[in-house]
Amino acid sequence: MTHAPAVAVRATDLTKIYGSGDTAVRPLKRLSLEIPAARFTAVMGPSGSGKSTLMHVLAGLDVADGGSVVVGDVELTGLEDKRLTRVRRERLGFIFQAYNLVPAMTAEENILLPSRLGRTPVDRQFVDLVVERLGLTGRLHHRPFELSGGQQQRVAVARALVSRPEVIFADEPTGNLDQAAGAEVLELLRAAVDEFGQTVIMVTHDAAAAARADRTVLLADGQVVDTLEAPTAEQLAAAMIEAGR
Ligand SMILES: Nc1ncnc2c1ncn2[C@@H]1O[C@H](COP(=O)(O)OP(=O)(O)OP(=O)(O)O)[C@@H](O)[C@H]1O
Repeated sequence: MTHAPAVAVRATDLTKIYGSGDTAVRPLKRLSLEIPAARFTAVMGPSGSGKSTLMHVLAGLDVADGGSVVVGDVELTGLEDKRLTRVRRERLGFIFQAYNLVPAMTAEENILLPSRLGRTPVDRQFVDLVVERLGLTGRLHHRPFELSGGQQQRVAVARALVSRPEVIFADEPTGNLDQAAGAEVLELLRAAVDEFGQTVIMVTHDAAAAARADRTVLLADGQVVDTLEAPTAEQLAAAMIEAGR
């Protein structure tokens, strides 16, 4: 007997509007999608198609003007601030373009912050492994301003991984990295899914990066236009050209 896969994040009829009247921008237009649990989903689409807005709304960092978001068994829509913060802290991890590192804290303090805030025990061995794999071992006592953009991005990746959140949201996590560092980040995101059963949702412009995911959701003009299961980089590149028409 086959079971439908569990859903980690369900978005229904999401609408987002910036501004009003003639100049209003609608990055999400009644967008619905399901992100299966314990799988790696990539999100691709032309510039301005709503990818970052979608990620922020799914992760509870921004509020939609219509529709609903359910993470696991929790409806985020209309959730009171304190509870929303708790859900984010205890269940979600974030790797965003502006790395959002705390400037006054060292790399190590930044990496351990979610575990401290969520009062979850720190698995030191796992932290060391992630830090080593990301090439950050010699950088742990540096503050963000003493690190390169790529190193800051890797600190943000380590921070999202070490407390082993149920769902990891990553917006262009390899965008600022050279090929080797980017491959290592993708490897770690794969391991989060394959070894620890976490759910990963990653926005990327890079078809080769998306090909490391299990499936890719294509957005165009604020809506889902296609979902490809285990596509090759070539198929994704072709689908992106199609979506941009
Ligand atoms: N805070 C904001 N105020 C006004 N408009 C916004 C705001 N944030 C995003 N937009 C607009 O919403 C649309 C979608 O933006 P979004 O960043 O979600 O797209 P994207 O697909 O992530 O783009 P990119 O690939 O270039 O990062 C764009 O037209 C953008 O200009």
